Amino acid sequence: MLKVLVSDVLGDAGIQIFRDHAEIEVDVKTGLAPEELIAIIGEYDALVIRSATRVTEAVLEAGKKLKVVGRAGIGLDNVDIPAATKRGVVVMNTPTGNVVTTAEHAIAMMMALTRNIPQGTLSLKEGRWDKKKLQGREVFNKTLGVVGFGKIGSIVADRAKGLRMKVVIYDPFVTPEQIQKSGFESVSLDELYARADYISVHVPKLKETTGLLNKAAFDKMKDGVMIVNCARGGIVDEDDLQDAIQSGKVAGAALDVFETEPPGECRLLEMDRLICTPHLGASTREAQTNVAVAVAHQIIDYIVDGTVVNAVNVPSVAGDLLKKIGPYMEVGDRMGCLQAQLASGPVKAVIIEYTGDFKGMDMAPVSTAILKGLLTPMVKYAVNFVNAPIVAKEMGIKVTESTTSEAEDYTHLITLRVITDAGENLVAGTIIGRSDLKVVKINDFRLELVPEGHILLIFNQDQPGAIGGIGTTLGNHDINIGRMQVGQDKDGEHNIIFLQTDTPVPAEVIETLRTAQMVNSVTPLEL
Ligand SMILES: NC(=O)C1=CN([C@@H]2O[C@H](COP(=O)(O)OP(=O)(O)OC[C@H]3O[C@@H](n4cnc5c(N)ncnc54)[C@H](O)[C@@H]3O)[C@@H](O)[C@H]2O)C=CC1
Ligand SMILES: O=C(O)CCC(=O)C(=O)O
Repeated sequence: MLKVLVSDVLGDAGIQIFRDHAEIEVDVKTGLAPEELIAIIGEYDALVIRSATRVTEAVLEAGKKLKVVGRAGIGLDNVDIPAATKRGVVVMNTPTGNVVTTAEHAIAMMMALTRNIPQGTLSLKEGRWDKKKLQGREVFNKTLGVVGFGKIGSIVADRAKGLRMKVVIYDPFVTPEQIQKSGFESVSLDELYARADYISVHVPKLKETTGLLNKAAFDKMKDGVMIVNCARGGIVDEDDLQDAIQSGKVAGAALDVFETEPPGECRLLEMDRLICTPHLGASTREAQTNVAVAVAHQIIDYIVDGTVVNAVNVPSVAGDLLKKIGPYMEVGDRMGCLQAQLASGPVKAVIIEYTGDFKGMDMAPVSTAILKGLLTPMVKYAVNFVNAPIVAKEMGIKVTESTTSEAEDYTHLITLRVITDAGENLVAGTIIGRSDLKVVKINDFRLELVPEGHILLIFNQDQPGAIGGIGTTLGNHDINIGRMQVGQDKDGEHNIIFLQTDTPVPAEVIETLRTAQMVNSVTPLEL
């Protein structure tokens, strides 16, 4: 039997799907303390969560049998995704089941805020008739600034259009043409701040979006702006928001989400001009049924059949295809990462060639893995299998793929050319045996490099003593060489040396090597 642990409240329809499956045994244990979860997670093949459970590195480490973490909902900021990927645990969410519900909540919050509905309710319940004090505003003809034009932001924009609001959008990853095609105006963030009467944020919580709405941002906004956050706590800085409400710069804010949940005692909550809900954005019967059913099917598809759907750390491919192309995805990712470190200047084009017996294999996930590997070191935000092609497009990188069955030296060969203003680099890779990753060509040099760990890429003159000198310098600094690969160019005058070291090579040692005789260049690589 495959064991599934549901550690947050999940819609009954989802639990029933697990119960009805002959190969699944499901336990529902909500409200576990972190140490309680760590103590039991070792028994389970799958973990189903919403926003309360924190899936930390320690939880993943204890989850020796764990294959998948499924989020009944969207936000995955409570899951340590890199730690999961490192351990081969698939992380999936249900990206569409609650988006209408959450967008409706954002609109409801905006209306409640602008018409003082919570304050009016409270005043009546406390025996007051605060009619004059609680005069509101119309939203008709006002400008709504939507930050993040993804699934939820785009629905909010659409619903606001129905309220006859003017809507301006800021989303650096969606082209202005796409935004215009949907009937909205694409603006810069500063312009949005300058024009909006209401601002609603719908971005994921990332390093770049944490504190996005802070003092500096409030200073650029219109006096009397109203803020809605139904995305994630901390995207709007709570201390700065409090100051901005206090000063009157911000006329009011509606928060569904908090930096710490529950927020406990905090001065922000005591402010009259702040209305709030306890992370209710996705809490409708419809949405909870949608996400519970979706996550149950997705988990079963994966642990029973190996089919991956809606994963954020591996592409969505059927289990049998994943088995075949998994190693090629891995080598593609490393080749991309290697190219990123070889490239100088912005990448203009990427050419991917699959040569050999790739018949019947859909190589699109491998191309995505290549882009993910290439773009990850180049951009500040997280690139994953879902957004890699979009990020490449946004960066203006032209991606071309081709497949030919005429194998040369290897039965399967992936060749990756990356073109920048400085020229072109070529890296070719393959799989030896079932899953040994090898880079077999870099520009004119043939080699068999295992693309992993700390590597020094050295170009030198092919003369006696050149390699010995490099070894001695590293030895003098107590750096152990794990593996070494030497390639020779066509005319035999230059070498390319790949030194894999047990520890990273400090910058001063690299400088010493760069000035050594017969060494042309030294580039440290991390793969
Ligand atoms: N309150 C609640 O109960 C719920 C909250 N959420 C949250 O809502 C948010 C939006 O979710 P979705 O629309 O499904 O996500 P999505 O991934 O469909 O859209 C996010 C959009 O933000 C954009 N973006 C990323 N970084 C940006 C930046 N720095 N500036 C402007 N735009 C940026 C992306 O390009 C994308 O278009 C997430 O934070 C999610 O966790 C989702 C469901 C329920
Ligand atoms: O599960 C919930 O109630 C919260 C939903 C949410 O925040 C999400 O899906 O990102």
